[in-house]
This record gives sequence, structure tokens and C-alpha cells, in this order.
Amino acid sequence: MTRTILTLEQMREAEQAAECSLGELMERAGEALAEAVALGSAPRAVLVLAGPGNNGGDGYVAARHLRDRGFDVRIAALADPKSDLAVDARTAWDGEVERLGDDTKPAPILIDCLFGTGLSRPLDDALAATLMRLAERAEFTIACDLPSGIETDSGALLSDVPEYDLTLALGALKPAHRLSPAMRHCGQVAVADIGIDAASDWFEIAEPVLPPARPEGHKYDRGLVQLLAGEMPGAIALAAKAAARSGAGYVRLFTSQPIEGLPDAIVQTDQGSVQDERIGCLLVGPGMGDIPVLITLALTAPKPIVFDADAIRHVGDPERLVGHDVILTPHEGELKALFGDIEGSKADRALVAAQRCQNVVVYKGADTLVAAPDGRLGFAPPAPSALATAGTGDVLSGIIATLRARGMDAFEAACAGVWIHGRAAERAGDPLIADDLIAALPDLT
Ligand SMILES: NC(=O)C1=CN([C@@H]2O[C@H](COP(=O)(O)OP(=O)(O)OC[C@H]3O[C@@H](n4cnc5c(N)ncnc54)[C@H](O)[C@@H]3O)[C@@H](O)[C@H]2O)[C@@H](O)CC1
Ligand SMILES: Nc1ncnc2c1ncn2[C@@H]1O[C@H](COP(=O)(O)OP(=O)(O)O)[C@@H](O)[C@H]1O
Ligand SMILES: [K+]
Repeated sequence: MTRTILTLEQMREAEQAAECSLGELMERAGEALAEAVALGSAPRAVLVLAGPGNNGGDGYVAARHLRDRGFDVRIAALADPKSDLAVDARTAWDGEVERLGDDTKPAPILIDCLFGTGLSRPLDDALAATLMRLAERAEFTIACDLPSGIETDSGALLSDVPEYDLTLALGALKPAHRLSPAMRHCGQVAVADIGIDAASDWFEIAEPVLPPARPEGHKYDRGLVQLLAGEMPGAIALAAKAAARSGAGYVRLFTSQPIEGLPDAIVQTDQGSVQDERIGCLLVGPGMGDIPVLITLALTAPKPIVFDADAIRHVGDPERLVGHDVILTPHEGELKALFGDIEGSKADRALVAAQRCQNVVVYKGADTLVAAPDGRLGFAPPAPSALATAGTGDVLSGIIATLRARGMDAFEAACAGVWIHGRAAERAGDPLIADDLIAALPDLT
């Protein structure tokens, strides 16, 4: 299922537009938090850390529900509640409230309700140290909405942040749940449906629906992927194999010298034209080296193109791509080489890049994003860090080129490729080499 991602501002608007009162939203949030804890553990000792705002308010509500479920609950508050809602939630709790400090005793279950979307500055050093200590001593840690210390829209860590087992996002995911470095601190991320109903162009990329192959179809129906080799054969060979194993009907490699070790089914030729009507998608860049004329050649084709790696570095001006049908797959360095320094969060940068070249941009990294010029933004679910090894990007470009050649729309193909790539890495284990990803592709495509 696709999960919506809302920014801080969108979340606040959605809260105001909700059909029920804010108090009711908080009641549902606290109840959902209690439910999540009860699902993960039999009744035992719980420590709720309550902050001064509504995140703290959620904590008081959760405490009440957990106690009703038989949990032995303590609350340690950083300060008295400040918002009206939090004051009400505090009043409805008739148990004791400790003052949070150096001497606060840990418990096997820790619920962090210190700060959520309202965090405006780093936690004080002493508070951050206390939070780290209590989380370390707990067996099950859960963050309410966001781990405290994380900036909602950028995913930046403003102070030391524990790595939680579970984060319960309230109403919708926020960018930080799917941006580095914050995402690795969230653990499993569940969304509590508290009655917020807001649409957004931002979402977490979900398992794709791939185009079915026609039973009576021929190889071109399944997509002809045309790759242009350059100076280094290894990278384009990986991309070609990935294309073939992602279900392309035909993979053809233009190369001046035959590349050894490729399956015979991948056709290698030094003859041919990028004008071939049957081409479903061109792929240029992996191992291209310093042969920028390949970019010019590809751009003469009236066909979809994937530009990866060296091709991205050699495009020159992003506006050159306007009017063409291109997917770009830059990592951080390649994005900078083509677009220069762009201000803002990774999400902002991805969207600006897509706008400037008027094409789909797959902005890779530990937190890969897929941006479309119309403002759609897909956030990859977490993928194994074992992907940080040479050649995995070449595999990704091969997968995306195939999905494009199979008839998927550019944005859909890019999102689907990123999802499949991440799942292939999960199957390949750790450590992995790029070739292992290819072996996992047939089951996923
Ligand atoms: N969005 C929604 O629909 C709902 C939001 N709720 C909760 O409300 C939260 C947002 O509540 P708030 O806007 O009150 O914000 P928070 O509760 O996240 O924190 C804001 C409070 O903390 C103080 N503060 C911020 N950074 C601090 C720091 N580093 N050190 C010390 N004090 C600091 C602020 O001055 C303010 O008093 C959400 O994360 C969520 O948990 C829920 O109650 C229910 C529904
Ligand atoms: N720490 C990480 N966690 C998850 N995925 C990662 C991480 N580092 C890199 N990746 C992914 O691995 C791939 C690396 O691609 P790229 O940087 O182009 O490498 P190469 O050029 O060697 O193929 C990208 O899909 C990227 O998103
Ligand atoms: K929190």
C-alpha cells in the first residue's frame, strides 16, 4: 500500500481540516500508541517520557490506555505541559508524574513522547544524554510520531538520537521517516490512522504493479533495451545483464569491441542505429567514460532514454534535456556535477533538479528519491546499506531501462525500479556484489 508523506506544514493544515476535534485526534494518537506497545509486548513496566507539547500530550493519553491494559506505567515529564491539549491530557492522568532527569530509572519499555513535529532546536545536552541512557537500558523502544531530536522535513538529527525499534507516525509519514540520517533511527515505521485525510504528491514507494506480458506477444512487446557501451565494459555489462534479467524481450549492446562473459542472449554489435523504431528504451552512461558524443547520439533518438553515471556528468546543461524523454539516475556527486549546488533538503533538491531538466530524476543514496517535474516525489523504503558497493547503480539503471521499454511511464518505471532494486538487495544478503542483485531479479520482475 502506498503511504502518503506530509510535511510539517501540510500536517498542521490536515489537523485543522480534520472532521474531529484536536482533542479527539490526540485521544486516538495515544490509544494507537498503547495499542502498538501492547501488540509488541505482554504487560510489563513502561516508562513514558513526556515533553511540554502535544507529543507529550499523546504520552499522557497512551499511559492511561496502557495502565487500563494492565501495564505498570510510569511517566517522567521534562516540564509541565504547555499546550491546552497537553494540559487536558495531563489532567486526565490521575497517576504520579516524575520529573525527568539524570536520576530517572529505566524500564524495559520506553515510549518517547518528548518532541514530535514541534521540535524547534536541539535537545539540551543533558536531556539528550538521559534519553540515550534510558533507550540503551530498555528492551523495546518506541517513538511517538518521530524520534525526539529529528527535524521533520529535512531528516536532520539536531542532537544525539537513539535507534528505536518502532516509530509510530501519526496520521501520515513525514519526510524524516524516509530521509537520511533520520530514517535509520526510526526502526520499523508504522502509521496510525487517527482520522487525518490529506492528499499529497509525496509518498513512500510501494510494491509496483508491473505490465503483464501478452501471452501472444513477441520479443519487442517485452521491450528492446538498447545500451551504448563506452570505455569501460564492466559497468555496461552489469546494466545489460540486469536489463535482461528484469524481463526485457531483447537486450542489444552497441559496442566497438565484444565484451567477454555476457550471456549469448545479449546481442552485441558494432553496427546499428539508435533510430530503430523497435527500441523501447536506450541506456547510456555506465562505463561510458569520456565519450560525450554518445549523449548527443542518444538524444537524436525519438525514444525514452536512461542517462546514468558518466552520461549525467557529461550532459553539461540540464536544459539540454528539456523536450526529451529522459530518466536521470544521479548519486550525490553526479547531481552536483549536472545541477550545481541546490539549496534545501534532499527532497527540495530532487524536485528542483527534475524541474530544471523537465524530466524524472532518481536521486540515489541511502535514501533514494524519485522526482517528477510536476512535483510528484517518491521516497524509497529503506534498502540495505550493503548496496553501497561498486556496480549496484549500473544494475538499477538496467532495471529501470527495461521497465521503461516494457511500456511503463517514466516516473512509474523509475519508482518501480528503485523498489525492485532494494528488494533484490534484501534477498542478496550482506555483503553482496552487484551480480548477486541480478540473480535475484527474475523473481521480482
Ligand atoms: N498532527 C496531528 O494531527 C496530531 C499531532 N499530535 C502530536 O502533536 C505533536 C506536535 O505537537 P506540538 O506542535 O505541540 O510539538 P511538540 O510536542 O513536538 O513540541 C513542541 C513543544 O516543545 C518545545 N520545544 C521544541 N523544541 C524543544 C527543545 N529542543 N527543547 C525543549 N523544548 C522544546 C516547544 O516550545 C513546544 O512547547 C505531533 O508530533 C504529535 O505527536 C497528536 O496529539 C494528535 C494529532
Ligand atoms: N548506504 C546505502 N543504503 C542503501 N542503499 C544505498 C546505500 N549506498 C548506496 N546505495 C544504493 O546503491 C546504489 C549505488 O549506485 P551508484 O552510486 O551509482 O554506484 P555505482 O556507480 O558503483 O554503480 C544506488 O542505487 C544507491 O541508492
Ligand atoms: K517523540
